[in-house]
Parts: sequence; C-alpha cells; structure tokens
Amino acid sequence: MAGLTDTEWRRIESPFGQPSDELLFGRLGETQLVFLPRHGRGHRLGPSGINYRANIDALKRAGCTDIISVSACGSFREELPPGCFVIVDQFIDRTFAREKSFFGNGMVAHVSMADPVCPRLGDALEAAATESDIFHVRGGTYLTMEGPQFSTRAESFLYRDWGCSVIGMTNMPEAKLAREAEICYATVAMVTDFDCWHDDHAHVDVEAVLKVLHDNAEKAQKLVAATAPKLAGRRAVCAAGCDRALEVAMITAPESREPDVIANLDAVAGRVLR
Ligand SMILES: CSC[C@H]1O[C@H](OP(=O)(O)O)[C@H](O)[C@@H]1O
Ligand SMILES: Nc1ncnc2[nH]cnc12
Repeated sequence: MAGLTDTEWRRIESPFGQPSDELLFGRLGETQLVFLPRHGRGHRLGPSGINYRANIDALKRAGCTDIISVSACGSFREELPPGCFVIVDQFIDRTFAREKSFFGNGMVAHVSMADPVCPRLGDALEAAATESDIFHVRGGTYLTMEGPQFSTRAESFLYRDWGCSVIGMTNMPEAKLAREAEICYATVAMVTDFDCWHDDHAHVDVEAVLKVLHDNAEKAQKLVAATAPKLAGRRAVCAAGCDRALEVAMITAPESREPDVIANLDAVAGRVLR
C-alpha cells in the first residue's frame, strides 16, 4: 500500500493456534498499522478454515486497538450496486462450523453484541470516504453465511426479505471475537455483485467478484489511508465501551475458573483477569 513505511512481516504466536499468516507491521504517517490477510497470502484459506480466534488474539497481542475489516460482499439492494462501499452497522450470523468464542467451560463470559460496530470507527470511515469522494452508504446489515458455496436463489430472496443489505462469509465470528477481545471493530463491505436475486444481473461467480475487487483495490487503499490519521490520537477510552466489554460479561465464580483456560486468555482478557 502506497505510503506505508517501516514495513515488516512478523509471526505472532497464539494459544488458539495458527493465525492466517504473518502480520505486516507498518506506519502510515503517525498511525501504527497492522495488516492481516484473513485468507492468508495467496488466498490459501476458505472462510470455514480461517482460525478467527487466532487472528483476533494475534492482533490483540500486536497491540491493535481498532480493527477495520475490509470485505468483499454481495448486495441485496438495488441502491447498493457493485463498486459501492457499505459501512455496515449490524450483522446476522448464519455460520455454524466455526469456533465463536474465546470463552467457554472453565471461564464463561457473555458480551453484548447489540451494537457490534464501533461508532467512532464508523464515523472515521464515513468522513474518510466522503473526503476521498468514494461512493458509500452509512449503515446496513451484513449477513454472514458459512459458504464456501454461494447462496441458493431461495436463500438470496429470504435474506432480502429479512432486510439484509449485503452478504459475505467472514465477518462473523470476527466481530464477536473482536468484542470479546475489547477491540473496536468496523466493516467496510465492498459490494462486488448482486448475489443471485437480481433479474437483470447474472448470478455471482468468483471471476466477477475478482474483477470488481481489482477495479476497487485502489479505492479501498485510499479509504484506509484517509481513515488512519483520524485514529492516530487514541482516546483514553472508547465512548461506546467496546474497550470495556468484559467488565460486565464474566459469570464464572473466581473459585470455579480453570487455570489452564485462564492462561490462554492472557492477551484477550488479561486486563480484567489479572
Ligand atoms: C471470492 S468471493 C467469496 C469470499 O470473498 C469474501 O471474502 P472476505 O470477506 O475475506 O472479503 C467472502 O466473505 C468470501 O470469503
Ligand atoms: N454473493 C456473495 N455471497 C457471499 N460472499 C460473497 N463475497 C462476495 N460476493 C459474495
């Protein structure tokens, strides 16, 4: 990415297994930035094969306070055509074959997902998109399907009827895990296709997705570059409380907590478990 300096790929170890790849550390002006390709370089990993827990844990260990998820998506709305960037504010999770929590037996926690997107990050993305003259929409619901196959036409119509805006295969459980790790999270959904509901457009295929993605890569980089400086001066606390999500979430009594489970949570929940 143009303007990214002091770059270095570094491997981060996680007790939750292998992150998708090494992390690319760099600096964009005053902002420290870390890039993690969620499918690995070369797109080796499918959406169900990504170790989402290891990725979020590694980002936490790397010191990340904010995550901007850049994601290719199908659209359910005429007014969100290919090329449009949607700064979503809600998710529906239809995945079923993924580890979805850092917590469980031995240390149970229930975080709120009522507002899964950090409004401060949403504001920064919206302002950056406006400044950069990028066609975008603020707000929308991202449905996460398991994949790897695309939806049937019946599913596509169902999700439209549910009021969903876009569809992808990765943002859940990513957003849930970011919340558990007390990291602010926001998504830029880059619309690549109309899935398979639209009479006037062919059903989605990978070739079509890649073409739109390539045509929009520069725009996505411009958006990240314009957003980064807005996040440089880290506030003491997140006004929405993303960075304190665990304070009202943990339910297992201290004497019932399992030490080996607690040990793995040193990065994600060390702040509240110490
Ligand atoms: C190549 S189309 C399907 C693929 O694209 C999206 O990836 P990402 O969310 O990482 O941008 C979608 O979720 C699927 O994984
Ligand atoms: N139509 C679609 N469904 C699921 N994931 C996608 N990624 C890009 N387009 C998609």
